[in-house]
Amino acid sequence: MISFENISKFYADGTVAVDRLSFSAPTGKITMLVGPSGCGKTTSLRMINRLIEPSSGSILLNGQPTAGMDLVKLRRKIGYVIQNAGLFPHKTVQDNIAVTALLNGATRTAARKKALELLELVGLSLSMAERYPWQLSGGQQQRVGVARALASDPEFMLMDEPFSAVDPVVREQLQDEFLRLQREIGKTIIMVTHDIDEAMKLGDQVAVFRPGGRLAQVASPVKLLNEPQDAFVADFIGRDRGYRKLSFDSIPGNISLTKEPVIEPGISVNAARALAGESTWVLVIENECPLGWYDVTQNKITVDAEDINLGSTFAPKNGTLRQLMDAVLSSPCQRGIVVDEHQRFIGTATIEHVFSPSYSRTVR
Ligand SMILES: Nc1ncnc2c1ncn2[C@@H]1O[C@H](COP(=O)(O)OP(=O)(O)OP(=O)(O)O)[C@@H](O)[C@H]1O
Repeated sequence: MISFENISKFYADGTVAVDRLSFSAPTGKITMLVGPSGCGKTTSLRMINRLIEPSSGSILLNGQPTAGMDLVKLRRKIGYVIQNAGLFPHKTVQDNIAVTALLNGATRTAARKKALELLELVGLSLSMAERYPWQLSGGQQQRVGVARALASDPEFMLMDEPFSAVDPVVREQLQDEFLRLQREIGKTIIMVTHDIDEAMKLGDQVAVFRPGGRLAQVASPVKLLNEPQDAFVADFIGRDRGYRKLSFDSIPGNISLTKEPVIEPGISVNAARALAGESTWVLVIENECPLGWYDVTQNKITVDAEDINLGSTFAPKNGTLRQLMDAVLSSPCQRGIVVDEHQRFIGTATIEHVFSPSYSRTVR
């Protein structure tokens, strides 16, 4: 557990960056810090690993004040991930990850071996190991940043806007993978974000800051939505509240999805057109898993992989109505693809499925 006890930070110019902050981040859970720009989120985070020293108050790690701790030992307990990953440009991916273990005294061979394990853990293929950061996408770099922070197997993770520098589709994927990873590793995590949707999606609890470095409310996402402390919190989290609430509504087990005709890459476009019937779009699958939609009006002979529209996100059948809506909206034909736990195609849904009043909504 990470506890803030009456923590303040003042700067010489009179700025009050953080004002008497008290709250705890529970063990094994994700706590999100969110609030308007300049309200002290990053300062609060950086006071935990003492990149910034508090002006007054205490921060405790499992009951132990950080103030008296040896800085090296303190930082060894804490993984730190920042925006843009902060990778060393002249080192390979493997060596970037290995750095942390080397600093902690591992041999070069052991550190490099550990780096490969972590690469897999964060969902990157081993073929990336010898690449340099500039040869990776923004999302891949961010995963390497997470792998590097995990290399010393820290008990605590501090993450400062780790997903904000990538486009919305990649951000969504990174968030989903991050939640999967956290189910495996169960770290005590504090993450700063600007994005209230991200806070509500990832947080077991969300700390809402108000201007002047003060804490407005800390509570679970559902509680924040249902019982905001005051008008500031209600307004801050309340924008598009209905849409946001979909994140807490499960896709109903009795949803009747539409069975789609499906094709595999390589078949003739004529055959694809026949299967598509009235529709312009037909779904392409491979090994039962969806790849994307194919526009059968294309002037082509065969269905080639590079002509498939790959932009759609897929909703897991046990997912949320928000995921279902994102799947619908990201489909070029507004037919949202639903998959099972093995990523196999089950059926499609439309926007009517998302807003059907007949579903009994379950709040998770
Ligand atoms: N070295 C400094 N000297 C004076 N003021 C500072 C210093 N560092 C930060 N501040 C101020 O402290 C306040 C809190 O900054 P902080 O970076 O923690 O906010 P934030 O909530 O993380 O903002 P953002 O969301 O924009 O990143 C801001 O008003 C900032 O200008």
